[in-house]
Amino acid sequence: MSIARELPSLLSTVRTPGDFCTAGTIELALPLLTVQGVGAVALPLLPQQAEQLIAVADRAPYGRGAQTIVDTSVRRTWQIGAERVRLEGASWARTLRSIAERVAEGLGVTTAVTAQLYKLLVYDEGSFFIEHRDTEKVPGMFATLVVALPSIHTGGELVVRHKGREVRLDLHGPDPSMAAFAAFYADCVHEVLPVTSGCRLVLVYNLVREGRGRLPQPPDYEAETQSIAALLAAWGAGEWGPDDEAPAKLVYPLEHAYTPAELSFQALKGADAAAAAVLTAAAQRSGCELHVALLTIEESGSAEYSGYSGRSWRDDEFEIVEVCSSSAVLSDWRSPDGTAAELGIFPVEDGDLCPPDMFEDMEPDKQEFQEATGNEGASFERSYRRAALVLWPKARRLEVISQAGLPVSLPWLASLARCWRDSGAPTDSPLWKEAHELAGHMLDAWPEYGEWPRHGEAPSTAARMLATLAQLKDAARIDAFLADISAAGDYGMSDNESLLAAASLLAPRRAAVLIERIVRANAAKDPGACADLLARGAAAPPPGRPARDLVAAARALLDALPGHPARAPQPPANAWWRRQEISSDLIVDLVTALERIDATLAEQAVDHLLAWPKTYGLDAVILPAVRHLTSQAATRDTPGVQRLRAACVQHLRARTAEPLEPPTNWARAARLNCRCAHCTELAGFLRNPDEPSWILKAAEAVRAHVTSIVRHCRCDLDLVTQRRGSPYSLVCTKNQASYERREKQRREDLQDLERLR
Ligand SMILES: O=C(O)CCC(=O)C(=O)O
Ligand SMILES: [Fe+2]
Repeated sequence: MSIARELPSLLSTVRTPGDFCTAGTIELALPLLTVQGVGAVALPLLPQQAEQLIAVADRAPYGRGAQTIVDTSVRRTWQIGAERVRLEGASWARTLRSIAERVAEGLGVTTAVTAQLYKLLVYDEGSFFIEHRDTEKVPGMFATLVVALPSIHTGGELVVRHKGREVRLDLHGPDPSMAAFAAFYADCVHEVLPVTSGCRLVLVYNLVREGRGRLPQPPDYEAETQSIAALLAAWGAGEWGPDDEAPAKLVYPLEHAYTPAELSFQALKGADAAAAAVLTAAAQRSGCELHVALLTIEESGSAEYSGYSGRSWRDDEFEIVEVCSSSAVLSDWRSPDGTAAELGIFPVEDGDLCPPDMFEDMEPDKQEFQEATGNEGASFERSYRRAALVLWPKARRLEVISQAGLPVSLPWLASLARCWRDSGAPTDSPLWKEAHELAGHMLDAWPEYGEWPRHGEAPSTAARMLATLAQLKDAARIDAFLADISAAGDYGMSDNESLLAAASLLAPRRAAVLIERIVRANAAKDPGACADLLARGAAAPPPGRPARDLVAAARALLDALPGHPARAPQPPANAWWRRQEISSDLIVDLVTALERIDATLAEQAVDHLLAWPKTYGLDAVILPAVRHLTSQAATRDTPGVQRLRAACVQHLRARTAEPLEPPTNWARAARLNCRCAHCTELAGFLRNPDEPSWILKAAEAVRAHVTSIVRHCRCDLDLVTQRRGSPYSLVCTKNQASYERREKQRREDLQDLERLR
């Protein structure tokens, strides 16, 4: 049997929550406390009234066999019998009932219970009661309830022990308007530690089972706890089949509904609380980590009409045909100690669910059907939402976190790195090793294609990983990342800064080798990013690595530059990427980098740029780059830049030498790439020196066609649709747009010539 079936079957008998001891606090609308011989007692208790109480109290005895004995070395405290104490006030009865209900649940008692006041105890400084068991004072009594009334003191903790376990309870409300209470089974050994200052004031009640029958016992799931602990230990030790067959984590869905806000171990109800208590103990014994989280399962797929109810289709007349997609995630994590755990949104793997088929017969929390539309059939969406206990062996924690994917593992790694840095610990500290190990898991599971295309300027996942590895100074993982991930194609412009910072932690020669590999792998796809990488790397070479070390990387970029159809690799037909546009920034970075790295290579690059003007357009790419390069001292006067400049000057001179005059009549250029009847007529109109406008009265499709040809071929025409008659008309009026464009170009060219001369 798989562990995912074994665990729920062991837990199936664990239904009743409860323990040998339970405690809590409750808001207290102050009761009227009257003590015979003293009168009304104010709360929180005043020191003078404490003295008055002690004056009318007796030394409390303790029971030995049938006798009761006063011995202040065993019990030193003052008692006032229930018959002399009155508690009144509108809400006291309600408060006491609510305390009794809560402790009954906490003790796992399902039958009705009453709390009968036994004594009021006053512990002044130095009072205590050594370890003892309470005797059954009335028939049906099975437990003792202690309610501490507001009174300032220190010490006086109640310690309760049972079967090797011990709880220590400081019965203080967090606020003077709160009362703290505790209850424990009568056969539990307990003691009250000495009060070290002030006065402790408690009401002691007998908890009595109503009716007859066996006295309640603390629920005892020790046998189940032991079996589950053994099961979990075997799982953690990898004894459960081969490691990869057993899931790395288990998700045990709970029965009751909880909102994200109320979800916590403390808020679990009934059988959920019982399962959580057993699992908490078993996880502790077996080295597992346990959380409670919200599990959300979403499914969608195809549906079918299953009936027609006379008038209309109704939702309940659909039937699900097939589940096509489904996702399961965990969120809103809480630890057993009540704190939130920053684990984010965690995917649930197949095989994590306990038992695996648990949602099969379950009603979804939400289900919606969509009617068929057009050529799409009917469909459905449904979701399930449950709280779940989630556990994994401590030893597999990092594997689980990395399995959850980068959105979970990267922030986790970053926080480990921050903690390590802030701790000032060395790189062989456990914290560093944990981060190192997690980074290793993350590299193993790195998504094959990474992020491509890269979006926007925000730091990529790769950049964040590299920055974190650099913070950890983890040279081995940096090396592996650059070699196996950046050089495998998960690389983009926004990585460069972190990439170089991380690479500077490697031996300079090795860094240069890796940069070359990255460039070789990525230059065809994103030459701009590679040029930026080299420009940055050459601008600020770290100590020990001269810019010249990047010569192989520079050559790799040069080899991959597009242009020559036979030389530069084109994306393969089935490539999942397209080359980034050639930009003038690329040219600036390329030339700047190569000038620093190797002037000969810079010359070769310039040869290449000038040899392939279709790829490196003078106007679109080279000229803007030259404007920039000639404004920088480092590149202004290099031979390569001078040649680029000369090419631009020659180009501009040729263009400014062309005649430029406004048209003298209405004839306009008519280079149209369509020969349909309408476009032929349009061409005739354009060439006609005497006609300023033309009206095309035609159906919308024809008008749209002509409009698109006019726009595409940049004809000197203004177009207006006249919405009169049927069909409408397209009014085409000649203008001087191409002359104006050239005129504007001329002004810019002259400015550029001025600047570049
Ligand atoms: O004061 C307490 O908290 C407990 C007292 C007690 O154990 C007793 O009265 O038997
Ligand atoms: Fe006691």
